[in-house]
Amino acid sequence: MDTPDTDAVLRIADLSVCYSNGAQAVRSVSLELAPGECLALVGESGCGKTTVAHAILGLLPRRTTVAGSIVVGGVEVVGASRRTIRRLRGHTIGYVGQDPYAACDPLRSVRHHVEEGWTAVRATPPTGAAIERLEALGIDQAGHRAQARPNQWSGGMLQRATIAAATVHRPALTVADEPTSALDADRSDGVLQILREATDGLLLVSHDLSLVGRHADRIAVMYHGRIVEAGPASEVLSRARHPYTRALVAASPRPGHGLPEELEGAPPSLLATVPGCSFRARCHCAGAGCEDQLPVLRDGVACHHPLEVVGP
Ligand SMILES: Nc1ncnc2c1ncn2[C@@H]1O[C@H](COP(=O)(O)OP(=O)(O)OP(=O)(O)O)[C@@H](O)[C@H]1O
Repeated sequence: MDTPDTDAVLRIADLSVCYSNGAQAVRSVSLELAPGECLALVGESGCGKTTVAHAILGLLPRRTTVAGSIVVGGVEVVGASRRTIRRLRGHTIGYVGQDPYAACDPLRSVRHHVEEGWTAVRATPPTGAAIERLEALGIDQAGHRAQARPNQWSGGMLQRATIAAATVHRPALTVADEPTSALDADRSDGVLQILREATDGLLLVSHDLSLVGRHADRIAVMYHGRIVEAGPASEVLSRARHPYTRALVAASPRPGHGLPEELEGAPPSLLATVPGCSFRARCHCAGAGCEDQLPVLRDGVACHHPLEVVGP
């Protein structure tokens, strides 16, 4: 995948992940993330986005086969010891998940959860630092509010608290997996903005193409475990060349773009070895080569018959 910077905070090369039941969830994925950049990983449910995120965080289940390389802040994650991964998480890699309530112990105060940003890496939180972090992320009267339990906070506020905890050490990379899916739509932009400011590089896993269009610098589109298109966010969303990306964008509700069009059919089973292009059975452009030759990502698109882009 093309990258604007050689000092990548994340460099994934030829990553493949196969779960113990034989599901080949990720297939030869390569991507890079430059400092300060937000890269969004998008695609239908089941295409492998979360598996990539979990591979980076060392959270895949035991007996999962992982091949290839994931380098974060100069450290190889694939095959690393638990100790190395633990040290990376918190210091170098932050993680923000979908549901802030699920991420918190309901019996502990919000302040306790933010302080875990320090204690998780065996550091002592400096006096007042948790409250300062919350205030910096826009929580008014944080000193008073942080004594409350998570269920006394709104979803948007609590997600700010989980961002505060995940980014205590201003990580080189934050992995955010659908960080706004549990929030009201009007809170999503604020939370994403805060997330971008609190970390250096951001890998954003999302279904929401509108949100991605407003916040990501680049987009990588996954289908059946592979990256099929990648490039600057505005290019990918408005001038997609892969027929799958076009269909995905057309199927997404976006203000000012009319009613979404149904994306018909389903991807092949992850247990199957599909020769050629795995999108071909759903593709209106399928032709020569699609049945038996695997399309490789070249100039940002992995397709034997990429769509023409009209206009400047
Ligand atoms: N522990 C597991 N064992 C076996 N298969 C799994 C496991 N976890 C995920 N899978 C399968 O791997 C595939 C990719 O899942 P993944 O969660 O990475 O997709 P996704 O693109 O993030 O989907 P979603 O947007 O729904 O979260 C899916 O078919 C899923 O069923």
